[in-house]
Amino acid sequence: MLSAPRNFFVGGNWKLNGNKQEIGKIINFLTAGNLDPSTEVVCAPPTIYLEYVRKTLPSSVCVAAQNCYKVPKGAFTGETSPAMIKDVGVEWAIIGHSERRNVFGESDELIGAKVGHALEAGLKVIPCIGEKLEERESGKTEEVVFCQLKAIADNIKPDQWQNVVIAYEPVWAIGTGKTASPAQAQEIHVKLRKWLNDNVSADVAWKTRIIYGGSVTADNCRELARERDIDGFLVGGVSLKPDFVQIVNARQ
Ligand SMILES: O=C[C@H](O)COP(=O)(O)O
Repeated sequence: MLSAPRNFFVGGNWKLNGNKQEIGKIINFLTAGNLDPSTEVVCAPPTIYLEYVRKTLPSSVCVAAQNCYKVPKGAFTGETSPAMIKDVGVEWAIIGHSERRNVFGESDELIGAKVGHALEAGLKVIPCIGEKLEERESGKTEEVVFCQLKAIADNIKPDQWQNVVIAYEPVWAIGTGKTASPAQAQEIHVKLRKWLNDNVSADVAWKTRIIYGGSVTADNCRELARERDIDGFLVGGVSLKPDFVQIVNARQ
């Protein structure tokens, strides 16, 4: 069987953490660490540090915003646009993280609009999807993640899929220490890929990277990375620690 043309991808989502001193330590371990050159690595600092991190990190490590708005400019106090993110040399944005959905009340519709606008503005995007514990326990996982994925896919033009990495992050696994088992994660990744095949195209399903997030650690990353449809990780807590390097190198 042909192996899929999907480079391993590891994102570090720093969330609302860090200051210049702590960021200096992260940059040190990323710079000193022997990062697998075949893994695409993207770090997502808080917005205020985007330009600082971009200027300080080696150019082999990409930088992502953790969020961006759906229009280029205007009376939207507190927001940051894709054009501004690009203007400071940053190429990626995470969009629709479960904390944006569940803490800040972002809807599927808003997340879809943000994805569409960010891609039009020339950013690459990491849209996030994932079910809550009660949704999983009531057998609604597929219904929830397909609905979230449809709202995103509806805003992506055929030639823009190359700039999209889908992050599947079950909400019950985020920051809880309860990682999905490799079989649980693989099962949903296969279903998401089939959804892309049936609703977008076989080519997009084959080429689009689907990464897993939720309590990924240096101890569990290798087993997860062995699954055929897990193309990398979106890492929260451990992305602030030197162990992140081991996750980047999970396929070695
Ligand atoms: O964006 C990252 C995810 O929310 C996972 O966070 P975590 O690795 O701390 O569970």
